Amino acid sequence: MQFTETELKGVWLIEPTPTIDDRGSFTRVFCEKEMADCGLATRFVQHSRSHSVRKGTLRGLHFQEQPYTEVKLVSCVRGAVFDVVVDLRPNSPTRNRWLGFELTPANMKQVYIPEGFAHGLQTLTDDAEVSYMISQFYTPHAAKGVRYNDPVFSINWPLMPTAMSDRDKSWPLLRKLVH
Ligand SMILES: Cc1cn([C@H]2C[C@H](O)[C@@H](COP(=O)(O)OP(=O)(O)O[C@H]3O[C@@H](C)C(=O)[C@@H](O)[C@H]3O)O2)c(=O)[nH]c1=O
Repeated sequence: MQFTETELKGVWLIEPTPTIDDRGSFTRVFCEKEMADCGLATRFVQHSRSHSVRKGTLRGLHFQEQPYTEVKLVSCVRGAVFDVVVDLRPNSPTRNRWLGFELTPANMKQVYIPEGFAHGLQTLTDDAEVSYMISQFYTPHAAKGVRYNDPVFSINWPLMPTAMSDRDKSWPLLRKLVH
């Protein structure tokens, strides 16, 4: 597995490296030791999946408030998605900056998202399925969001959104959240 820290400190791109033979391949997609060696969290208490029917479906931007903040390890197991992380850490030099990653089952890329980030995604195909390893239990009263099209972030979503939850359409802008 190849671990690369991105320009947003604490966000890592993890790229498994398949061993290929004439039967097919074998690929390690999680290793506690390799993660710990990079200083990453290794304890995940929930593994969840979302399935989106339509290309262009947008989910996010989500996070859980303290003391229920989460680390997420995100990958795409069907279709393709554009995965987005936004730095909301108050004292971060990269505060409010975002990064996007194209995730597919073929590239097997995983995004490691530390605490203090919001997360969202847009599907690039119909029938896209995303896997989330999450370090905290789902806590509905702490589950919050910020608006996907907040100009403070200026995220270049690849498509016009074709499906979103009402909740995601109405999350506050960051400046309202801060107050
Ligand atoms: C997130 C979540 C939701 N739920 C329930 C609540 C609700 O009834 C239903 C759908 O929830 P949501 O609309 O919040 O699902 P969704 O919009 O897909 O939420 C997900 O979005 C992406 C961007 C993430 O980062 C994930 O961590 C998660 O927040 O599932 C759980 O039971 N456990 C969970 O961990």
